[in-house]
Amino acid sequence: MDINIQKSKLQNQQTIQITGSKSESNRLLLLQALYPQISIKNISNSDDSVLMQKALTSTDQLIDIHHAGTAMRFLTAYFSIQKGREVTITGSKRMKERPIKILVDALKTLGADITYLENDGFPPLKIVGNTLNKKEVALDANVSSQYISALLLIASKLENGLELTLKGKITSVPYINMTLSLLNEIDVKTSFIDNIISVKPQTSEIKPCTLTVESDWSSASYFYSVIALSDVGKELTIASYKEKSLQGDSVLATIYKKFGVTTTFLDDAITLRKSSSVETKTIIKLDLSNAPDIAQTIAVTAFGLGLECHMIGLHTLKIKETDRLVALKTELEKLGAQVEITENALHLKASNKITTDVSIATYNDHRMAMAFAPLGLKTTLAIKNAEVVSKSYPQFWEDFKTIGFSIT
Ligand SMILES: O=C(O)C1=C[C@@H](OP(=O)(O)O)[C@@H](O)[C@H](O)C1
Ligand SMILES: C=C(OP(=O)(O)O)C(=O)O
Repeated sequence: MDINIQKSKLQNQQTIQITGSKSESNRLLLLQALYPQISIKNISNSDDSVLMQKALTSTDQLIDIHHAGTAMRFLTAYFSIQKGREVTITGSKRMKERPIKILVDALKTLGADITYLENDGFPPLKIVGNTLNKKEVALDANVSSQYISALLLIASKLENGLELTLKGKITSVPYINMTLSLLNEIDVKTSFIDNIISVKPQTSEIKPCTLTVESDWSSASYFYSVIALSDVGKELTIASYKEKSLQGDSVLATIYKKFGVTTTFLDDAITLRKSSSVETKTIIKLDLSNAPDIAQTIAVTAFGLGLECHMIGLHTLKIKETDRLVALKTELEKLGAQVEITENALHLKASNKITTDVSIATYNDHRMAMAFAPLGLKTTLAIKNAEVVSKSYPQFWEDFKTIGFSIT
């Protein structure tokens, strides 16, 4: 489904309810499969969380996880400890290009039985569940934090717990801290000192508990962008958010001050307000190694405002749903931007023109579709395969219509 966005105007003072965090949901679903005493509220309705839930409850031998990277990594760890069960876990064409060797090597060191069915280092995998009784393992921490979270999520069910040594510069750190915080919330004991993370084995049953997932901050980024591209005085309220978040992408509240957006924390929601205009000579400089999922949104906001933008710490973008650095350069340049990319950085030149009637390709990447949509406040554009948004935010287009976007 391709859609057209006519040049639109934001309806002031709407309230939008956003679905639960995909990252928190996928962690809690796995923990719930290990500890059925856990109840979850405000779970994400994203495709990736639905697929995660299905995979955890299915008795099939073949598990197809489509584009869900987090689910692929977390389930590889989960099935490694399902003694007596044999599964094949596969995914989309892109999933078969997303590396998983670092995690598989670590699990094998701990005693897991995993075989590559096509290319070494990549899904699909055959996993025969086992008791893992080794405790110590070291792994490279600079490629994806999902490998680390996957190991931590099963750690309390290992015979001797886990002692993980992280090698190199640690990427996407808030996601590791989110995993540790959720473990702590269910009373699993952990420590993270220097580059060593330890998790104690859980010897007694955990107490019944209900955990409420905060709404998804990466999804909030598209509304930050909308407000940044709107006139001074425009406001939107989005729920349910809190000031003390487990999600690293809550750094949006700080980052978007650079774009003149202020955030007010209410009881269970946030109000975003365009408080001031931004001088055209402003240069946006960011290291996003702790918040990679908001890079596309920020690049498009900066372009929409005609600002120069320099982002580093983007190395993980190359192995996500698509090579996001290449995709951003290609699509922004269609709109008239000048973009330079390296292996881990993106540099956008200041510009004051946006080409109209451009059709944005989305490369099976939900964030390409959602990041470019706010430009509908500045120009008329089309988004190809707009249904991709369901990977993390199925209600996205409805919500954009509600706030005033003219979408056909
Ligand atoms: O653990 C998680 O929930 C995630 C970790 C991040 O991945 P990397 O650690 O690979 O950057 C992030 O990009 C992804 O969307 C979700
Ligand atoms: C990278 C993402 O997801 P995953 O790695 O789970 O596919 C994302 O949602 O931006």
